[in-house]
Amino acid sequence: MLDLSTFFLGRPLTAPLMNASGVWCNVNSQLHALAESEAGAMVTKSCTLLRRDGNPEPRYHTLTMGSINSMGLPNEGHQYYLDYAERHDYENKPLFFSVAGLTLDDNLTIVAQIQDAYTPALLELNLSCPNVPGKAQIAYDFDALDVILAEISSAYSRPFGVKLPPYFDIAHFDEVADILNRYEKVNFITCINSIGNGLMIDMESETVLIKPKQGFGGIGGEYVLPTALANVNAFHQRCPKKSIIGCGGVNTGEHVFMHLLAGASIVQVGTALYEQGPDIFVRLKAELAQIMQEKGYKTIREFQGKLKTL
Ligand SMILES: O=C1NC(=O)NC(C(=O)O)N1
Repeated sequence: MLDLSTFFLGRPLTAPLMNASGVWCNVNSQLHALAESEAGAMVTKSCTLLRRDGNPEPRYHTLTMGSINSMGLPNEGHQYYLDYAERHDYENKPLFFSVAGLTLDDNLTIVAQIQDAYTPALLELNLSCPNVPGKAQIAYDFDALDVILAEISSAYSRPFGVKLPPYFDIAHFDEVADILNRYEKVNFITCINSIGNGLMIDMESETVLIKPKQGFGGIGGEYVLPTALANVNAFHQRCPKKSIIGCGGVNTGEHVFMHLLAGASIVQVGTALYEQGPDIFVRLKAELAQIMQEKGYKTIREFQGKLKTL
């Protein structure tokens, strides 16, 4: 098969594919399955300081072209994932460590412990969970975004990344990129988290599909592909010194190719992974290789970020 290998912040990956945080990465058995999968990298579930049950069920529902979720950050607490990070085989594949502290102090406490653990894992700071009742998404509050990046940058000595929500206004791409570009330690940007607070309806029972927040939840899957590609390309253009990780709407090799063309260095898979399991990476690699073969590309680098305009 074609060479799908790539590099990310100096780390080799066998393929530009990984899970999206929150999917197949909550507990050790899932993390082990990802470590054994064909994914080129992997990320842990966004952790909070302490263990959380998350929102009441039903809190996830499959839709015709994706999913709606209001998990509410269920996770085993940050120490559980630090313990996993200590056991992870970094020669096998890079590990990203997702953090979604409920307060700035919680984020600083967790990050200080990652700092002290000297783990090779890469920090992905989740600033975009839409599903904790009463908690706004940090990355939609531009002043709060600036403050947290300043605080984390001074508390953490290594490069890190941020997981952003989708933006829908060019002026917002400009403003957020300006903020991110002030922080050289922000080495990567993961776009996008789910499109927050969607609503879907069951026609037969005339009710919403999930219990939390009167049925409002994050939308994922193929519905969000155009928005994900736009955010990947917008920040790729505006943040030339940072790497972009694409996330959103990926279910085929074509979708992976589009994210890479738009500027992503790695492509994350969420809803489709949730539905199909880690074997999906075998199919996505084969489909991507097939597309590259048909187009005459031998390596990812030949087309990565090379989206043309009219
Ligand atoms: O950042 C998140 N995005 C989502 O779509 N869901 C999860 C969650 O609700 O835990 N978190």
